[in-house]
Amino acid sequence: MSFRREAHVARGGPDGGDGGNGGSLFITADQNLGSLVNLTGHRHWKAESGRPGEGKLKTGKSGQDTHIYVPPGTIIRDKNLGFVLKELLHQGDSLLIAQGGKGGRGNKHFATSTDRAPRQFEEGTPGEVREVLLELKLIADVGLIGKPNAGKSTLLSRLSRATPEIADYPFTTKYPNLGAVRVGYDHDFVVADIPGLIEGAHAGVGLGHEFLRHVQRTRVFIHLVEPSPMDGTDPIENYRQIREEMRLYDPSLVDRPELVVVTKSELPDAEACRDLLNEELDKPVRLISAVTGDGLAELIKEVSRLLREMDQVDEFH
Ligand SMILES: Nc1nc2c(ncn2[C@@H]2O[C@H](COP(=O)(O)OP(=O)(O)OP(=O)(O)O)[C@@H](O)[C@H]2O)c(=O)[nH]1
Ligand SMILES: [Mg+2]
Repeated sequence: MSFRREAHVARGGPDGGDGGNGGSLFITADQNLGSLVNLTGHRHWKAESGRPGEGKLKTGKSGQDTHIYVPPGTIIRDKNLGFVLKELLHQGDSLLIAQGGKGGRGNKHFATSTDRAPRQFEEGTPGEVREVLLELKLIADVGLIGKPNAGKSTLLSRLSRATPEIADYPFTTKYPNLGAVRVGYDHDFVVADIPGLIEGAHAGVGLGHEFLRHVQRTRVFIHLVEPSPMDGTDPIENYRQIREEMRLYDPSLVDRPELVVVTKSELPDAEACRDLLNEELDKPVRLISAVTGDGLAELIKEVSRLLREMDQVDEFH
């Protein structure tokens, strides 16, 4: 995606004051946004021009600055130079992309002892123009991963106030969704619902790259396994496949803490699936239902405990 931006500056008006400065253009992080989707289709931005100078030596009004809002985690690159200008990591982080031009000087500056009312004035300078590329790597405490249709979006909608699209077909989620999960009075964590991953995702199959880059900045994974997939695939095989795709994409991903969860616990095969996975992986596997609420309170507690533990380790280092 590229953004061009121009800000022209008004010139000083005849018999008037100076022209106003042109507005500048900023890109600013807003944590209420979960994706760059709101920018698609809009490629050129222009901040407001300064107004011409007015009579009685009045300086023209400066143009308003324009902010383009993006989610925290957005990387801004200069399109022509190729390097990263800034990563907007936190709420309110901002980068000046293009400075507005300076207003021109009005007639008064050209007055002399012989010419008290000159018609002469100066043009304002044009604003900067810059093309940038935006890339988003979401920052979240927890990433929900799994095959398409595993119930990731349903779980996010149940745990937070996010309202992702949910449907009984694969690839319902095309862009990650974020939601904050409240734990007690003063603590919350952010969960990202990542679009479903399939075999070959590490090589770009099914927009795999597009989806996998979002898991890079999550601290903990909840790996959701559907007990009886509609496509007849084996749940344990599905689990392994997702792990393998992550490993091939970035080997460090499989070392990150992962909670394995069998979803849709009210379905007949769910318990058996949990037991089998338990045995295969030799680690605890949880059973939940985002529909009945079964196991959700325990899951939240466990995630919260894990995150706190990691905070302590981070402080220690
Ligand atoms: N019975 C039951 N159905 C569920 C549960 N959770 C999700 N579903 C159903 O499973 C289907 C898929 O749910 P989604 O939440 O859209 O799945 P997803 O993992 O986000 O799917 P993608 O976005 O396509 O990757 C929907 O029909 C949900 O209603 C559950 O706990 N129990
Ligand atoms: Mg989904």
